[in-house]
Amino acid sequence: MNTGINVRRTRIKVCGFTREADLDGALALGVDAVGFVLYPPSPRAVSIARAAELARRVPPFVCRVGLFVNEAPEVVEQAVREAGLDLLQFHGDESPEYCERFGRPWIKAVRVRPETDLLECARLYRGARGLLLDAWSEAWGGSGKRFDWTLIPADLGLPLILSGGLDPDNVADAVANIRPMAVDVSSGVESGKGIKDVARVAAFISGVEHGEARSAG
Ligand SMILES: O=C(O)c1ccccc1N[C@@H]1O[C@H](COP(=O)(O)O)[C@@H](O)[C@H]1O
Repeated sequence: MNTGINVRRTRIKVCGFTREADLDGALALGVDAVGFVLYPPSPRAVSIARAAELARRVPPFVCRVGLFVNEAPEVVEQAVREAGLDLLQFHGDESPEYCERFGRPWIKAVRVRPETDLLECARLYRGARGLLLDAWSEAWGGSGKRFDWTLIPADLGLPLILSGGLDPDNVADAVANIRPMAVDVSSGVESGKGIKDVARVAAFISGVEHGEARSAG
């Protein structure tokens, strides 16, 4: 299994919440982690104050993830302080030293293209709680694009979080074939940028479960 650790089931993160109703709906469906995009150019961006407001709705044992792209350290520190983030997701060109400096658990996103050396990335970011693999895009992320999953090494050496263009129709294949520790989705469960469609979140969860059943059978 391409995880680095044993997990009971594939964890599910939904990223890019901007509205209470969407967040409450996803939480009621039992997602494991919810992401707030603290990257101002994103159409899903929320302010630190808004992330804090939304994060207060999240019950214990569900992970609140803050997503940053090449952000000034003072801003990350302020977000950690004010929004009660459990995990930091660095989606830019951040160095391992930068990622470590906040004293919080973190994951590192890598935008994958054929020339990406994923084993070297995993070695470089070995302090991460996991490596998040996303499709290459100029826009850093949230593109809804998939990448070639055959580029993923059989054993990455770090827990693998698969993302990039996942949706209710393709996530079963992803889980059955790649067996990631977790999947992360944004565009694939939206009806508009930053507007989550709770019915699509439910279909996505069901897709994950189907993929698990196929890989177990
Ligand atoms: O969601 C965004 O707007 C975003 C902006 C900048 C960097 C990352 C972003 N989102 C992350 O991108 C991946 C893939 O998203 P998608 O499912 O393909 O839309 C995911 O990890 C999001 O957390």
